[in-house]
Amino acid sequence: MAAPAAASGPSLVPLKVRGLGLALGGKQLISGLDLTIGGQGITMVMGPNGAGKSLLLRLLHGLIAPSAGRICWGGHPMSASVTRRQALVFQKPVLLRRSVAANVDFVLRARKGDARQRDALLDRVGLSDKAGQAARLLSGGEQQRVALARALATGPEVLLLDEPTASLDPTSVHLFESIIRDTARQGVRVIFVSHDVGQARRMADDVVFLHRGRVVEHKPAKGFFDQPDTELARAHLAGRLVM
Ligand SMILES: Nc1ncnc2c1ncn2[C@@H]1O[C@H](COP(=O)(O)OP(=O)(O)OP(=O)(O)O)[C@@H](O)[C@H]1O
Repeated sequence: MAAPAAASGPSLVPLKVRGLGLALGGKQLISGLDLTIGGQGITMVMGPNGAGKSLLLRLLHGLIAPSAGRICWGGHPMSASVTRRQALVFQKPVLLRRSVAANVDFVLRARKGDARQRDALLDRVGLSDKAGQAARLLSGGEQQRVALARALATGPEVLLLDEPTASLDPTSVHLFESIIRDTARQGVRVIFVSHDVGQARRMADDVVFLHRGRVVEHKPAKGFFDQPDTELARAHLAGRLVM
C-alpha cells in the first residue's frame, strides 16, 4: 500500500513492518500486517474498537513480541536500543506519586538531563506554574501534559500516542494537539491512535486505517477523508462500521 508524504522538514525515522502477526490466548489478533511509514508529518491510526490499534502500538514499541513478521525502525530490527529512542503515551497518564517537577526529573536523571531542561519541558507543556504540585492531584488534562513532558524528556525520535486525549476537555485537547504538532515539526516521528475523526482530520498528514488486525488503507489524509478506497473506511467515517 502506498505510503504518503507530506510537508518538507527534518527527516524522520522510517518504519517498515512486514508480515506482522500476533496471536494471544489462542486468537489471531493481527495477521499479515504490512506497513511502511517513511514520509514527513503525523500518522494517525484509525479503526473501530478492537481493530488492533493499541496492540499495533505496543508491538511497534516492543512491549509485546510478534508471533510472526518483522518490524524495522530506521532499518534496524526491534531491540532495546531501538525502543530507548521511542516514547509511548497512554490514554491514562502513568505518573509517580511525586511533584510535577520530580516526575520529569526522574526521567531526565537517567538521561543526565538537568533542571534547566526540566524547566524548558514544563514550559513547553504549559505547566511551569505547577512544577511544585503533586502530579496526581492535577486535573486529567494537566496530568496528561505531565505524561507528555516525561515522554519528551526521553528525547524520543519516535512518539507513539494511544488515544492520549480521549478524556480531555476541548481546551486541553487543543493544547495537547499543538504541542504534538510542534514536536513533529522538530523532527519526531509521531504515530497517533485516535477515535476522534475531527482530531484525525486536524492532525493527520497520513492515515492508517485498521480493521480486524490488518491495514485496510494507508493514504494521505486528504485522500482518506475525501475519497476512501474501501467501503469499510467509508462506513467507519460515517459512524456505521461495526466489528
Ligand atoms: N492480552 C490479550 N489477550 C487476548 N486478546 C486480546 C489481548 N489484548 C487485546 N486483545 C484483543 O485484541 C483485539 C484488539 O485489541 P486492541 O486493544 O488493539 O484494539 P483497539 O483497536 O485499540 O480497540 P479500542 O478502539 O477499543 O481501544 C480486541 O479484540 C481485544 O479484545
